[in-house]
Amino acid sequence: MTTAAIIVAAGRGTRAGGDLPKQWQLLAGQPVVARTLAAFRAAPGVHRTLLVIHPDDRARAEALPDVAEGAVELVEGGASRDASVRNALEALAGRGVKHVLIHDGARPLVAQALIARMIEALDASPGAAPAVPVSDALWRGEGGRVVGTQDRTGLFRAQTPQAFRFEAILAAHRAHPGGAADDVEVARAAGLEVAIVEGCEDNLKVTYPGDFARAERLLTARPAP
Ligand SMILES: Nc1ccn([C@@H]2O[C@H](COP(=O)(O)OP(=O)(O)OP(=O)(O)O)[C@@H](O)[C@H]2O)c(=O)n1
Ligand SMILES: C[C@](O)(CO)[C@H](O)COP(=O)(O)O
Repeated sequence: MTTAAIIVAAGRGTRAGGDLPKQWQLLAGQPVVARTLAAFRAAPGVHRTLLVIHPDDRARAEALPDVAEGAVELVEGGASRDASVRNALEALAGRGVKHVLIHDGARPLVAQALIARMIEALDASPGAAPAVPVSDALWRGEGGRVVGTQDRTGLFRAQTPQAFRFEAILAAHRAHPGGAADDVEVARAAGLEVAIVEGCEDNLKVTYPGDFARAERLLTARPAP
């Protein structure tokens, strides 16, 4: 059973700031996306890895050892995350891929246990996605004031890798008009069942400037391999 990993890293990281898009900034001495790639390259259940890049980042991507050695295939992304995912799915079409994990390049702390859980979840469901529960009260705000509250019952904070049977998510993306926040939204629009899998608080998405230091603290707190 061929399982592919799609690592989406074609964004511009505007919320994170910095001289480079966030996925190319260093985290404890390595580019964020290099750490993300390493996690999937080390996962025994992942047989093929694609890295989705912005055309402006091609030279950086080609300098990554896994790419230079031909172990990771590059695909050019699109103007939105879902367009980037669609480009990668189309690049894999017709190549015998049965399962696919779709992961943010900006989530470098993904654990091996989570990757394994996502692969296993596809035995029982055409789609599966990791999430963590909402543990804070939720408000609606306008002009710096609370204007309402939101019941958090049944709400989850979505993470990646989001896992799917390949043909099902390819068809779902082909049928979707675009603009989805994640691949679960695309899958559900096509009527696909998506199982919720326990995520991990450490599986943060580097989004804002402070996330680099937070990720570095988590990284250095990890037990040595
Ligand atoms: N056109 C896009 C937009 C986003 N992504 C990727 O999707 C992941 C999640 O997106 P996000 O965190 O929003 O990244 P950016 O779009 O780069 O961030 P920002 O919105 O701050 O610009 C990131 O790894 C990003 O590189 C992508 O591959 N193609
Ligand atoms: C895909 C995702 O990481 C799931 O939480 C999230 O939707 C990405 O959102 P962003 O605004 O593109 O960072």
